[in-house]
Parts: sequence; C-alpha cells; structure tokens
Amino acid sequence: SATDKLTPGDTRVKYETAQIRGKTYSYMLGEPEGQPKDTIVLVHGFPDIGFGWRCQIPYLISLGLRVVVPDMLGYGGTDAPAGIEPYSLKNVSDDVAELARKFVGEDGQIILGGHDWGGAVVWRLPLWHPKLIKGVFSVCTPFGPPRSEYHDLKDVIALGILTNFKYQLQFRGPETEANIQGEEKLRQFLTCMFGGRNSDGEPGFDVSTGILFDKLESLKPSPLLSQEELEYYVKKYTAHPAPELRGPLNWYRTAKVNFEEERPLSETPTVLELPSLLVTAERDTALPPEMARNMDKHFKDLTKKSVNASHWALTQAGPQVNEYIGDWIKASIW
Ligand SMILES: O=C(NCCCc1ccccc1)N[C@H]1CC[C@H](OCc2c(F)cccc2F)CC1
Repeated sequence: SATDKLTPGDTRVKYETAQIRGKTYSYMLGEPEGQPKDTIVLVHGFPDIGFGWRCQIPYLISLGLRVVVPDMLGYGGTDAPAGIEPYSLKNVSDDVAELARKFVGEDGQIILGGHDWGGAVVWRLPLWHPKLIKGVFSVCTPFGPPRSEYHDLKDVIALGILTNFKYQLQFRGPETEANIQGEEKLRQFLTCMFGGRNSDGEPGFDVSTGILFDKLESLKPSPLLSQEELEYYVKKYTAHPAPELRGPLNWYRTAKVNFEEERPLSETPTVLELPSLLVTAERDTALPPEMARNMDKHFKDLTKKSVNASHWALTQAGPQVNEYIGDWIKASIW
C-alpha cells in the first residue's frame, strides 16, 4: 500500500544533492499530495544511511509532511571530508540547519527527528538553532546536557560507568577502519551490526567488546535486512574509497571537539522548551531505556514512549514507532 516501507531506488521519493557549507549532501525528498502541512528532517545514525528511515518515510508523507532524509556526513552519497572537526555535533547541526532552510526559508521551521547518532544531533540542534525547530524527537538516544568538565570515555569506563559504550573505544581506534575494507568485509560488517548471528547463535558484535572480527565470515544473514536491502547498503558504503568507514567512524572521534564547542552552553542549565519526544527501545544494549532516567529536568514538554525492539527499532517496530511519532505531532505540534 501507499505506506509500505521504501524499497531501494523507490520512486515515491526523489534523490537530490545540495552543496551545504562546502560539502555535497545527498538526500531523499518525499513530497505529499498538495501543500505540505510541515517539513520534517530525519537524521540517521551509525552504521546507517537515510534508507534506515524506510519504514517511516511513506507514513510521514501520508500525514501531509514534506520529508527530507539526508545521508549524513561521511555516508552514502554525501561527502566524507578530511579531519575530525567537520563531524562534530555542532558542525553537523549547522549542516542540517542549512539543508532545512533550503525548504523552509531563513525564518521557517521544521520538525526534526533522529535515530542513534542522529538522536545525539537532534538534541543539540535546537540549542544552536533555537528558532528553526518546532518539535524534536529521538529514537533510542537520550538527551545528555553539555558538560563543563571533560572525562575521556576510557577513564569513565575504567570506573565501571557507561560500560555499555565500551565498543566505542574500538570504534574510535584504528582497527575497525583497517579491518573492514572492501565489499565482502563491508557486507559482513553490516550483517554483524544489524544483528547477524553464527550457526551457534552467537552475535558478531557486543557492546562490551565491539566487533568480534574472527566471527564475521561465519555470520548468517540478519533477519532485519532482506538481501536486496543489504546489497543497497553495501553499494552505498562502497561509494566511498577505502577506508570506507573513515567518515562514519570519525563521529566517534569528536568527543573532545564536542566538549570544547559545547562548553559555553554548559554555563547555564539547559532546558528545552519545544515539544519533544523520546522513543526508547527496550532491548537496545548500547542505549538502554534507563539512560533516559534523568532527562525530564531538561525539558518543558517531553513525551516518553518505549517500543519492544532492539537498537534497530525503526524497522523492527516500524508501525509502533510511526504511531508514536504521528500521535505526538497531532497532539503537541498541530
Ligand atoms: O554507537 C552508537 N551506535 C552504534 C551501535 C549500534 C548498535 C547497538 C546495539 C546493537 C547493535 C548495534 N550510537 C551512539 C549514539 C550517540 C551516543 O553518544 C551521545 C550520548 C552520550 F554519550 C550520552 C548520553 C546521550 C547521548 F546521546 C552513544 C551511542
């Protein structure tokens, strides 16, 4: 039907590019019948692409929204610039703001949604561009306030805190980028991250270790991706020269840059006044729902929901996620 998930190359959306603050961004554009009620921008995470929102895009168009879904910096048809700074949450927020303004103008507003790293972006964007966002939602990723002190993740984990982020020590290091190169390894990596298991039912990734590289070649296809969808992801990831994961993994190397850029924001308590929605995934091992336990004091209008899904909630609980987003838009924004 009209709201069935997008397929690779689906003609229900247009595939466009734009020059944004010196980089080429590639994005999907979905236009509703008649005048759009609003424009919504969707920000994906790691290791994903805009296609990760395939279960949401047709539904949001059916609500009368114009839907803009970029491949984020370093991914798919979007540039992967050199250096770490371009991947900071502030720089990526400024890129998304410029892309949004192409559709709503200098004084217009958008609804903004994110998943995973895209969730971290959407919680910062309204702090940098307060007038642009009329409502913000995140799937899986809780809000964390800007910090006044820097603590390296390695030290935090050594204290037994945030041990669910231990895989990030591997991701920010050299080995993942070095070990995952070329079509076959990228296919195994994506199968792994999307929940592929071997014939003994063992996963190739866990949050307290990271990727178990010697398990990759024995993983069976992930039930979360059809073969066609997996090949579309592989094609998008091999569009960048080796090391193909340099751009995506640079997001894990921005902690110090993010801290320095956000320090001025940490001097006053952060309270987001705009309508906000958090949808947590009950079985997300990297971003468990209890990470959101201290969020409420930073929001004036926060709705919290949860779905019975793993980290890949957008596809695993697509209809439920869509219902929560749709109900929240109708209740809090329209
Ligand atoms: O690494 C990520 N995804 C890849 C792993 C996906 C996966 C999980 C489970 C099974 C299979 C695959 N996501 C990042 C997204 C940003 C997060 O950092 C920002 C941040 C904080 F540090 C503290 C509080 C809130 C906050 F947003 C940290 C996780």
